[in-house]
Amino acid sequence: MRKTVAVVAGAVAALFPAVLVLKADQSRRLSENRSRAQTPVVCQMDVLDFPAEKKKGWYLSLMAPNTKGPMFAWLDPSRLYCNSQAFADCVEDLLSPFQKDSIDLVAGVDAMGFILGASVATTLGKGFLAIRKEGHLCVPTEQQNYTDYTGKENTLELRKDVLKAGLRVIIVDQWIETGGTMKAAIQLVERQGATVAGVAAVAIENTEGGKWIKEHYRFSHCIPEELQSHIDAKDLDTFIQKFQQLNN
Ligand SMILES: O=P(O)(O)OC[C@H]1O[C@H](OP(=O)(O)OP(=O)(O)O)[C@H](O)[C@@H]1O
Ligand SMILES: Nc1ncnc2[nH]cnc12
Repeated sequence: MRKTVAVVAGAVAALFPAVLVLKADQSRRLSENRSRAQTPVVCQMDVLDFPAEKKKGWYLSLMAPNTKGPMFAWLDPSRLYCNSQAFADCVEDLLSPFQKDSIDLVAGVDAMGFILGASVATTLGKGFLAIRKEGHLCVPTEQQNYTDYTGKENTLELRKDVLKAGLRVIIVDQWIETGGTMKAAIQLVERQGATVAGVAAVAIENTEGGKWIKEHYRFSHCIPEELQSHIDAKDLDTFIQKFQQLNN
């Protein structure tokens, strides 16, 4: 017994420096990743500023890239909503493909889709319908389960006392990644007999679900063609760099 303990203790002692080296290596890599992800965080343009010459999608450089490491490819559009000109131009771009279309109502997806959707609705002079995550609507609802980019199962809910056959609805969300969330929203609207006249988001990634949405519905987004591949590749560094170049 004593011999076994001695052998185990010896092995642990022998491994200890290796464990320390591994730990040090891990935290070095983590901090390298952090600083790599943080490199483009410095947005050259002031949040309330706008360039004299506004190129297509100029406002996208106001989006904040994530600071949580390369495992979290994420662009946060909420910073662009702080700039009134950026917000207005973003909404205008989202509405431009639908200018000749007849639209009765704008629906927005909980939570960030509310901000963009409500603004789209007001600009269009139409009402706004909230599609909520489960558990918030205290009225009879239809429900739809879905899986989003995190792989988590969620449920969206839509009240039953607004939509009916013949109503034409645009659904707005902040971002479409796997398309799981938007597809659930579409299912809810269609289940109540209304027509999805279009789908709008700051970005629609060319994932399987994103492509499916583009193939089956009228859509709009804000990403200029030459930058779509950077969105699809989740290449935050080059995306931000390219936009900063566009604004110079
Ligand atoms: O296409 P998908 O893979 O389904 O992902 C897209 C969804 O993810 C984001 O929202 P999130 O669920 O993080 O919620 P939030 O709006 O409350 O931030 C985004 O605004 C969409 O709603
Ligand atoms: N804002 C966002 N940026 C990148 N990926 C996303 N997936 C869902 N929302 C996103």
